[in-house]
Amino acid sequence: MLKAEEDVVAVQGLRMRYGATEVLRDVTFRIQPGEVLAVLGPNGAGKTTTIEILEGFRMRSAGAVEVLGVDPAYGDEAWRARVGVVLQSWRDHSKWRVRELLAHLGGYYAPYATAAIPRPWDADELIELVGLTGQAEQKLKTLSGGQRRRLDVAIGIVGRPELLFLDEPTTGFDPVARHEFHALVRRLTDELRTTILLTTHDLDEASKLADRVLILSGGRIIASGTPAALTTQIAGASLEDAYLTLVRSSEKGQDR
Ligand SMILES: Nc1ncnc2c1ncn2[C@@H]1O[C@H](COP(=O)(O)OP(=O)(O)OP(=O)(O)O)[C@@H](O)[C@H]1O
Repeated sequence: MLKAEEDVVAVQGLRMRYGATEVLRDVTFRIQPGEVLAVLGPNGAGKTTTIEILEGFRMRSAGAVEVLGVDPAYGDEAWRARVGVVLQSWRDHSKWRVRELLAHLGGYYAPYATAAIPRPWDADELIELVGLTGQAEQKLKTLSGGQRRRLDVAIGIVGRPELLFLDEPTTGFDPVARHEFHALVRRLTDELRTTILLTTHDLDEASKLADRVLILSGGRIIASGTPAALTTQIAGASLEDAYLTLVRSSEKGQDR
């Protein structure tokens, strides 16, 4: 059984099949409070599927999963209010304005405020935090791709989540937006102790943000550790070297 009292996320022997195809095989990992875990891996490795199972959006085929002490398949609204989600793409609410939407969505979290965690974020503070002050009155359909992604992040954190899932959060960001986003993630972890699970294809981003990385390939964890430890173990000059070595050798193994 899981001993998840101290873990924000505890996953043991997770398996997932789509029809006859097994896309997650015996995935086991934990995330500690305040930790940033980056899940890396090639296209189709199973990263989004893993996140969707942890978010409670997708039912797993087998294995034990606890998120904030609850099986996400049975998470209620109070549990959901403690979890923030930034999906790969939201394309909705096009006629809403930025401040209006954040104030509206934030309202859903108000009943779940606690003495320690005032919910939701004040809409204007949040807009400033994600760098959208100039766009507060704009309709969503008029935002650029990068501005829209900043809004996606604001939507994900409007309820001041204890655990935040970020699925490829900086896709489409220009270098300045990326830099600012990294500063935002650091604020969330340093000041608010938010625990974060992010997926990314940007290995530089993973090196900068993650306390620990986990590399998935073909639905299995092929490596995990701090970016520095992985780089040293694999004797590369960077996390990118280590990643390429590990993934190429794993893909050769899968071909056999
Ligand atoms: N709803 C679905 N039905 C059937 N197969 C699916 C479904 N969703 C994903 N898959 C398959 O499961 C595997 C894992 O997909 P997943 O989206 O989890 O990968 P990923 O690591 O997030 O990839 P990417 O980096 O491209 O986003 C892929 O082979 C994909 O084709």
